[in-house]
Amino acid sequence: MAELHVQNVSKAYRSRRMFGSNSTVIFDDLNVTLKDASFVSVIGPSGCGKSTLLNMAAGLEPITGGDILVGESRVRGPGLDRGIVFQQYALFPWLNVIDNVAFGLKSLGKSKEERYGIARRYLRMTGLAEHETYFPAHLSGGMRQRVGICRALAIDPEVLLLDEPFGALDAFTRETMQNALEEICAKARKTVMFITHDIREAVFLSDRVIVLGRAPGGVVMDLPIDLDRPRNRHDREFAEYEAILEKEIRNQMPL
Ligand SMILES: Nc1ncnc2c1ncn2[C@@H]1O[C@H](COP(=O)(O)OP(=O)(O)OP(=O)(O)O)[C@@H](O)[C@H]1O
Repeated sequence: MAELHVQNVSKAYRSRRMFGSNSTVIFDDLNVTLKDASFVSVIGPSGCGKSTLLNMAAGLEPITGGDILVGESRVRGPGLDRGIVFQQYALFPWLNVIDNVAFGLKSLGKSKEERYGIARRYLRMTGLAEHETYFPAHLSGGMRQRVGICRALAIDPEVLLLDEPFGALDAFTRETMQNALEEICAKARKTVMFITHDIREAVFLSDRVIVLGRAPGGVVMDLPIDLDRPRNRHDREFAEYEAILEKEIRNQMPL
């Protein structure tokens, strides 16, 4: 567990043009803090910089200014203190389920027995124990995504960064995965940044939902979701949170 601090971060992308180069500012002074073991969703209109924020926190995208800290240490690149899950599962097709999950543990110097022990713990947690010898090509989308989540958790990162992990799944599988993720996060107590387009998903899973405005808008709403867990998607109060967020996101849509 650790806090994630995004402090006074600016980000501009340079694009080459026929006559010189141009710079697009995505963030000019972004400040976000994720408290220990909190689940924070980031939502907002297309192009507002959600993936950019996650990639900067992952150390995959350089920041133009400011600081990103995990606990006390400054993010300088990818690291084992952060587990990442993308919408596209990014599993190694030539490795079976257990070897995919155990992969990152090799660099932590764990023996094969330890690696498999840890991997099996997460596979059991996500209902995949029976499938450890399967290859990714023989799994459904939801199963592949569970393997991706297991792999991110197996290295026991301080922070989990998820970029629309359920975006490619059908509605039913998506709800099942949301329920599973909620359970996993309650057990594993990780600090989570979760990017989504789906307001219901955000309200169901999050302690807080951050809305980003049209770039370079930064944070336009920071809404704590004060509902008991597990949450009922059909509650009146649940619907009220959905309505608040929907209104704010509509305000941020290009005219
Ligand atoms: N490598 C890059 N080079 C130049 N511009 C980029 C690059 N990556 C993203 N951008 C631009 O930065 C802006 C934010 O992109 P980003 O992918 O972070 O948005 P997003 O909120 O995740 O969008 P979506 O909801 O559509 O996935 C967009 O205008 C995009 O075109």
